[in-house]
Amino acid sequence: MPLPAINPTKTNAWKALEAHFQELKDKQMQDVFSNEPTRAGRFKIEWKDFYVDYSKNRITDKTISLLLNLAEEVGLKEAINQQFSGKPINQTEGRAVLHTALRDLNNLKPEVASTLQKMKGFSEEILSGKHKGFSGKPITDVVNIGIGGSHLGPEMVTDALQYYRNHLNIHFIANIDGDDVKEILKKLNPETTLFIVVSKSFTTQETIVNATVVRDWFLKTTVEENIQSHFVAVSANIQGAIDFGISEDNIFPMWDWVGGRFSLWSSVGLSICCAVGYHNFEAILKGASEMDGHFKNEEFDKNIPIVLALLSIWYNNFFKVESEAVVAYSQYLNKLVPYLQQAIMESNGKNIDRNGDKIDYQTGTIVWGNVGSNSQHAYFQLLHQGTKLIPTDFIGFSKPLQGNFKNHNILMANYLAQTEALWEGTYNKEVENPFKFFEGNKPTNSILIKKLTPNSLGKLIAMYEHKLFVQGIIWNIFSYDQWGVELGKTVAKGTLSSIENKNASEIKNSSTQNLIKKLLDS
Ligand SMILES: O=P(O)(O)OC[C@H]1O[C@](O)(CO)[C@@H](O)[C@@H]1O
Repeated sequence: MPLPAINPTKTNAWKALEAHFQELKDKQMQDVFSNEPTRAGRFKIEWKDFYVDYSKNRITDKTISLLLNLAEEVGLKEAINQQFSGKPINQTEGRAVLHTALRDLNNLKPEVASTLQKMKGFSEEILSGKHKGFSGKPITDVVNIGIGGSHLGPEMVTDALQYYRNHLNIHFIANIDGDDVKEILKKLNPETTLFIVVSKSFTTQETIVNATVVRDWFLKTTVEENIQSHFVAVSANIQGAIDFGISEDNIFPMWDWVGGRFSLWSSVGLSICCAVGYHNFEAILKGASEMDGHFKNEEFDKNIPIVLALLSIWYNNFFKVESEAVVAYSQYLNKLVPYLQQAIMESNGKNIDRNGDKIDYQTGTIVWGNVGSNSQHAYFQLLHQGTKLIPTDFIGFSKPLQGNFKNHNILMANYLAQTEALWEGTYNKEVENPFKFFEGNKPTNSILIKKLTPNSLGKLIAMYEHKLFVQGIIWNIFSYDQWGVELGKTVAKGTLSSIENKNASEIKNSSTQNLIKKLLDS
């Protein structure tokens, strides 16, 4: 059965939300906290080590109930069931979407279980020093060569879990920028470095070219046979990896039902296993699986990903905001936003609905941000006094990892103060001059988590995965394909051939043609 394909704007709930929006759109809502003593207790969800306060939003009980009606009317429950039961909901590619099956630890598919065992065994050999480089020395450095989903997840997680890291140095080669490749290679000794070539398709230009550059660099020091102890691959294209020169034993499989941007839970997470040990990788999977259970089974009004998705729809489609910020008050999460940008924008940046028709409402939130408190000294001015409304997720942790409570108290005081300042502004206060006036009324969600652990990180990532899925269902789009990135790849073939042949005559667009000439001239 295909996914329900309902135009959300034609639902009764949408129409009711439009009327309701007229009541709220210009309303300063600061008074709600004094008028409704139970507000903070009503608009919050407490689940395990997560406390999500969404009371500082421009909503009433009616807003939430209409948004919940919308979720019912578009068939969200049915869509969730279809995803978890492995129906081919990635319809434009004819594939199931089962990244959740990679972390369903009590019910693993046999091929997933055996791959996890292989990852465990391999990472333990690397970590214990049993696996030796060609000159007999243990591995000191691991390099993940991959891009997009084959890079952003592993890099974000290894950074986020820095506290749980062991002695291995982990590097990432993603960009086709040869200067970057060179800078990374400068730090490495071929005798003690392991390269993990990560590409689901094993055809991605950047990854294959970079892996070839790295292999050539490696072979300047040693002979071809030694590739086997220094290069492994993660791919769904086993033959592609074999053709590259990696032996079948050194290939960690993945499957077409795992999308690239949802693949850190698969063997794409091999560099994570090396960085933090398999037991911590398993804890990440367990955390994500707990969030899966919450998402699948909890009532919609107490369901964190669903409530966050509905709030986002409220701002995107009624207030017509175009972007959302995510600010984590933890330096460890400094790679979270780039990771979320791929997950959310590659998934929901679509303008054709599930019936194949052009969409005339907003989809695909622009996600941006950085860590707090740094962000306060950068772009927060615009959040407070700019002309745009930018709903923001504030992520914070109750406990620091290194025991520095003095700093942590200041960090969290800022985390709390910002949502309050954004909401309250200078409402009902005398200000000296108009420049010191703060309108307030700025929506935020506070996601307060006990501690940054592999488990809570798994939950947090899965929370955003499910949020984007819910939004895609409501927007009536296919979230799990990414045809939009293909066109650029095709055009790049033409521009590359012009550059290599030093001849731009085949290029139709005169601006591009001139640019190529200029590039070749200099
Ligand atoms: O793992 P692969 O096949 O090299 O693909 C890398 C990335 O390229 C994309 O297909 C498109 O940019 C992403 O979705 C994917 O994560």
